Amino acid sequence: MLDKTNKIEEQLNNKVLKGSYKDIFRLFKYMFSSSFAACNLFMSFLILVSFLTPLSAYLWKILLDLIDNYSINKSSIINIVLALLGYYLIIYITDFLKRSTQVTGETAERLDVVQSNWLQCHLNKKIYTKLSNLSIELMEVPAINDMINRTLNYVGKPKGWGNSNLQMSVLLPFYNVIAKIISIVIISITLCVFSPWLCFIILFVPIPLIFTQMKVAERIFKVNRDNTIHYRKAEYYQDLLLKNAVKEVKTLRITNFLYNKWHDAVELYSKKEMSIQLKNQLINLFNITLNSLVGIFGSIFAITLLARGDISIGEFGCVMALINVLLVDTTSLFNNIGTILTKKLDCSQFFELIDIESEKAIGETIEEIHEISIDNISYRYPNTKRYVLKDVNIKINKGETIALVGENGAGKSTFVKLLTGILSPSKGEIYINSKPLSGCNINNYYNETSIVSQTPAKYYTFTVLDNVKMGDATRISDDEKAIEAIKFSGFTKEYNNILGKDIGGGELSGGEWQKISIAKAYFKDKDFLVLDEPTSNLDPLAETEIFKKYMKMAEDKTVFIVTHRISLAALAERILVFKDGKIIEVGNHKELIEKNGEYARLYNTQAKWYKR
Ligand SMILES: Nc1ncnc2c1ncn2[C@@H]1O[C@H](COP(=O)(O)OP(=O)(O)OP(=O)(O)O)[C@@H](O)[C@H]1O
Repeated sequence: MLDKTNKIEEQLNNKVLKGSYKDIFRLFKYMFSSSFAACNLFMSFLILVSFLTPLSAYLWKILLDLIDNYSINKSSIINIVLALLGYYLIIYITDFLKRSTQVTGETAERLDVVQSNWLQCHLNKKIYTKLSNLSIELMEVPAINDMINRTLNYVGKPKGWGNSNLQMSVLLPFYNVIAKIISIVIISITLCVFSPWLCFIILFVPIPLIFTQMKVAERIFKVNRDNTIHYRKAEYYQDLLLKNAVKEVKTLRITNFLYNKWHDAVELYSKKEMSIQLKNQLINLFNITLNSLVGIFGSIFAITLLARGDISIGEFGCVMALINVLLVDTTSLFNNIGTILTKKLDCSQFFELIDIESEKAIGETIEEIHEISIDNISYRYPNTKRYVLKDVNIKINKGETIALVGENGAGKSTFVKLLTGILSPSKGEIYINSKPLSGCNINNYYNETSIVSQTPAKYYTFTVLDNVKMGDATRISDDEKAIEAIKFSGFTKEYNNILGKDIGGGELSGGEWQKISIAKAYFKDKDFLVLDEPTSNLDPLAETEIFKKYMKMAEDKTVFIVTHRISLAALAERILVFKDGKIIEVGNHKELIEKNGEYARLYNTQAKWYKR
């Protein structure tokens, strides 16, 4: 089905994630630039360790040779003490740097955790900015939520003390590769002086580790991606049981039913994870065996050199120390390279979200909305086939009050989303002052409209006053106007208390939240006002009172109101009656009653209830 919605679908669906090595470097650069100071500090520590380790082995050689020579009175005790002090000073500094940087060490001493926090701030800022620049329409598609979840899980730091997946799998391995290469080059040159063969065995035998490591990580990636849907389901059931529906679940006695659903989801991903872990253990055994064999061969080689008198006892000590370090470093280098290479899919997955085209805030600006012309628009939600709006035409002039009525699912909310630029038509065009909306600066258009939705956003941890001022971020310090708006909405409680039960603040009723939403729209004070069932949570008295105020506020504004209460719709100048995605009747209350069509049917049905 080719229409304008297709573009959105293409952005989300048509990618088979292949993964690219380029993305690994891109992500590393992205992270490095996100937290430049922290990344540099951390990497400097690791590089310093690479220099200090061979230096300590060299001092160890000097010390052993001095001790060996002492028995034949060739060296002084002062030199031995100095070499010993120097050796321990280097060990002391190395130990400090290692404990600060090695992820296998005690977490409490690690600098990477601190770095993780800095990195987190910078990366999250980039992701939040990206999300705020995506078209709102994308948020209607479940696939985007999966993508956002995956990216945030990958980048996100675990709650409390710890590192993010991203940091563990890309950033730290990258640092390690750089540091280990430096260390290996220095040690190899030193060992080559004693025996090039020794160097060769230790350097190249562990190469298969790269491949085994890649195999392990590829399997884990696939399982994680396949399991995303099960993780989400399990989390959703858990939220129902613990947060969102906890009271209703208790009264309906459906705890076991939901628990079983949660358990099924957990079982599905646990089985897959367990099977992967068993396979990975075999690979682990192979890696350890290979490592031990290389260590044994290296040591036998060094002992042979000593026995043949090719090296001194000090040199033997130095060689043994270097063999161990080289063994650890090469294994670590190959492991880290393996880890990085296997992360190409994860890295590409990160860019799946980052690379989605941002909505461009360009185009003509709209200073004032004089006329809106809806020209033959149809709409279907991305990834669905059915058009929920079909060939809708209507022209609206400034200052009109228009009510939208119709049964559930008729398409009223979708229509106002199109009207406010939240969605864009699959077919047809909306013209604002005769200019196509698709060519206008959408952010500017959002600025010119006020929306009161059925489910207003609730900003906890803020006061009521703050909530109202968020209606227009450009006037965030205008307390006077915000208080006036609160009064207008009929909200009578204290407006300076923090909201949010979870943080020890207050809570409001549904109707009170709706009044805040009304206050927000009043505070924003725009000429184009869209009210999507703005009074559905209000009691009848408050509803009538608020509606009268709306009418007063709407005197010189263009107002769209979606409502199921025909008595309210009757007050509008024009009423649009929706059915199955089409506007089937247009007129004022009197005209439509006389017509005796769908509107009259809705009106009479409601009237009957009141007359009982
Ligand atoms: N995000 C979405 N993805 C897919 N379909 C959707 C989405 N949102 C709404 N729909 C479908 O679009 C149709 C029109 O929904 P809409 O919310 O516009 O109706 P409405 O007239 O406002 O209904 P109500 O009076 O119940 O609020 C419905 O069939 C609904 O299932």
